[in-house]
Amino acid sequence: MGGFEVTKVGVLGIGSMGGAMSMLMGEAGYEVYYFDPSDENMDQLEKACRDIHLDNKVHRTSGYDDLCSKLSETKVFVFSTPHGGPADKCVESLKPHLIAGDVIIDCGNEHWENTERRQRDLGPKGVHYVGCGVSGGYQSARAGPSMAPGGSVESLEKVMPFLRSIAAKDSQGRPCTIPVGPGGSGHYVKMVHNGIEQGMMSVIAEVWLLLTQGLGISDEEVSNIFKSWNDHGPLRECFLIAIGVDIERAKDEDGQRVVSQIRDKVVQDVDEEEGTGIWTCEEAVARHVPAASILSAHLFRCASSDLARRMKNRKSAGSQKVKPQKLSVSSQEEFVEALHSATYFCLLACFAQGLDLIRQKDKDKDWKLDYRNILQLWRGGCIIKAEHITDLLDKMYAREDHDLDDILGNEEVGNELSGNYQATKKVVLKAVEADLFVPSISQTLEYYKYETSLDYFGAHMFEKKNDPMRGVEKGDHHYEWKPAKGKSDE
Ligand SMILES: NC(=O)C1=CN([C@@H]2O[C@H](COP(=O)(O)OP(=O)(O)OC[C@H]3O[C@@H](n4cnc5c(N)ncnc54)[C@H](OP(=O)(O)O)[C@@H]3O)[C@@H](O)[C@H]2O)C=CC1
Ligand SMILES: O=C(CO)[C@H](O)[C@H](O)COP(=O)(O)O
Repeated sequence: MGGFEVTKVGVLGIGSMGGAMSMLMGEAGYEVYYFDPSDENMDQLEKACRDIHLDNKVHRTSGYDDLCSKLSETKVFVFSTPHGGPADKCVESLKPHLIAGDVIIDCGNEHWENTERRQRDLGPKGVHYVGCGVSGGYQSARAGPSMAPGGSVESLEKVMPFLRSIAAKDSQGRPCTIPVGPGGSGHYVKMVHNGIEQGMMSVIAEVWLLLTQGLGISDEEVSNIFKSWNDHGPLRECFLIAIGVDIERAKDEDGQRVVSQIRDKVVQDVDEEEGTGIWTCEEAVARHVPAASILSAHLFRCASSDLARRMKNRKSAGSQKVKPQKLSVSSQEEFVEALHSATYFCLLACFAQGLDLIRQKDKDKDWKLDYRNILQLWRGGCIIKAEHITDLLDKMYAREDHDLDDILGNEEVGNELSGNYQATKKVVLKAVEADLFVPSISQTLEYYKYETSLDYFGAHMFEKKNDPMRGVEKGDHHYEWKPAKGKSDE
């Protein structure tokens, strides 16, 4: 798209992400004009910019009209608002000011169908609406996040130079942003990123419990274990393991460990602030993708939200209530190594499930996504960064005859999972014996078992074992196990 250069950006929503991205864009040389209904947020950003002498680049405005009056003739907006209603409100408020050629880059975690609805609304007016999933929390928003933009070819051509200038860079300096594909594909891929993230987080939290409560290892020592996993081996350069090190070490001003003071309670799914985990699960079910680790992690999070209810249920369980025990293992060192293998097994399975889901949607929508490009999004600045796993998957996709529709059907992944299966099984057996929680680890084990099993039972119509092997199609055979009978048959 020759001749289009971004110089000024209007930011709507300057909470933790939008505020940090405004500063990032100011530092990258853009003139930034922001608006947020919260005066407190505006005061905070104004002060933060003043403190680091960015106030000549990042400017407060008094509302939509004022903000639009400050932008270039072709206006570029970045949204960083909650999904749904707030982003709709932004679109409606901007509408009187929008002209053909203007660009909106929605950096919230929006539902891809809302993105496509807005594209259908604004596209005919020549306004570009790019659904751009952003990852990495406010730390990456400040330093350079992973950015997954989706929209028309023309819209993406317009925004890519701008996005490349602010996105995270991978270890080789390549930007962690690529034009994902048409419609809501950018937001869809980001949604699945968050689904994979939920699976990974649950697995790591379960492993943490086995190390601390199960083996009685101190938080300090667990931080050293996580550090060694992150430094080399199959969990090398894995962001969630790396922050596990920091979390285990963090102490408050009284010298108390922060992690030991935190309740096991996560509410953002249940109060619907966070939509991406729910939508990933809904999509997995709707597209018939057995994303067992991700779904199980999500259900665990839902249960965690209501601690009061769990306490009440515990009371009603009477004297036989479940009580987690210490793990009974012959060698602590060997068991920690089994946990290392099991963590890898489960994290790799989370990626396989997420990529299978994206692929299924890609086929249904005919998005024609490039999967090596998608991996590039996840190489830096995002929560699911896991260098060894991304390298492995990239090698798989690079092989010409790889199976695009079934990640487990590729030997690169198949060999890694089968090689770590026994260790994962050992972890699950020991954890079950000790009544310790392993919902995602155990579901990953089951997922691998049934996804590589040959002994499925066909309901209603079935195939016989000596029929020719075929895809997801009904079998030709029926057996009348129990004939249907009405009153008059008796
Ligand atoms: N936090 C994170 O780690 C990540 C968040 N995201 C996504 O980024 C988006 C922003 O997240 P985050 O910064 O954490 O959320 P915050 O709640 O901190 O910030 C959102 C801001 O948008 C403002 N807002 C609401 N409606 C409007 C409007 N009509 N016009 C302008 N501003 C408006 C809110 O104001 P008010 O408070 O007054 O309503 C609030 O200040 C969300 O979609 C989130 O899912 C993506 C990646 C990571
Ligand atoms: O979008 C994100 C990352 O890209 C955030 O990590 C996600 O919103 C946070 O999830 P959680 O609900 O676990 O706090």
